[in-house]
Amino acid sequence: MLLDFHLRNRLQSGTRVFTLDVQLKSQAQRVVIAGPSGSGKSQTLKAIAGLVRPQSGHVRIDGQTLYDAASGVFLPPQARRLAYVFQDYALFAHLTVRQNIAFALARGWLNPRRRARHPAVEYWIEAFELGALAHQYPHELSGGQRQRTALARALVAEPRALLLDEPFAALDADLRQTMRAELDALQRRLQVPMVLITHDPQDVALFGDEVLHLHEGRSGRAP
Ligand SMILES: Nc1ncnc2c1ncn2[C@@H]1O[C@H](COP(=O)(O)OP(=O)(O)OP(=O)(O)O)[C@@H](O)[C@H]1O
Repeated sequence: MLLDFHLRNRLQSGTRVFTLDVQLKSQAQRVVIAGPSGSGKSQTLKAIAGLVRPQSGHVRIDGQTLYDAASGVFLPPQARRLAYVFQDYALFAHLTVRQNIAFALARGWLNPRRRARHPAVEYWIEAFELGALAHQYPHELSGGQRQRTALARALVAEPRALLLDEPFAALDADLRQTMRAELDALQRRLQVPMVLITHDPQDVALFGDEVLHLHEGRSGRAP
């Protein structure tokens, strides 16, 4: 993946102003955005995804312009073909595992039907060993199972890249090791490019083919 972005944004709440000014041009398959709490990691990932619109700059992936302030281009998130996996996984509480995964393929306003079967959904249920849990609801799942469901939902729509917001933060230490190894193996098998944000040095070591370090909204490369 050729990821090329420069994002400038100014966020104000009351008298406090946060200025984001980050840039990267990388061909790495696995990009890590690292930095302490409040350094601008989520704002950067959301701007790549199109969930926030920066004041200026650009986002290009593999030569396609997703955002360019100068020429007024701003593709909405659904047109970017990027899958965003939220820190808390953002599963729908009233939908089963199967329906949550199928939701990524849903068109229009209706939720996927409980009994509906779609080959791509069944493929990912199988791949993540969620078959026995497919009829369960998110509150009936463990943290790791919830994460697998969120990853399956992200992958079913065949995104060009996965955007992962602190994917292991909600897991306890043991599970974190397991899921880290799972994601590592999955990424190698599928060769799906990913951008992962973290403040955990172990994530940086494992996934950081390219590391963008953020500090108070500014970026710098790994030394
Ligand atoms: N809507 C907003 N209005 C004003 N300031 C905001 C807004 N959203 C975020 N900020 C500020 O922007 C800064 C960067 O936030 P961001 O969520 O990107 O940090 P982060 O590096 O992802 O932190 P964490 O690791 O804690 O999730 C923070 O100081 C935050 O308070």
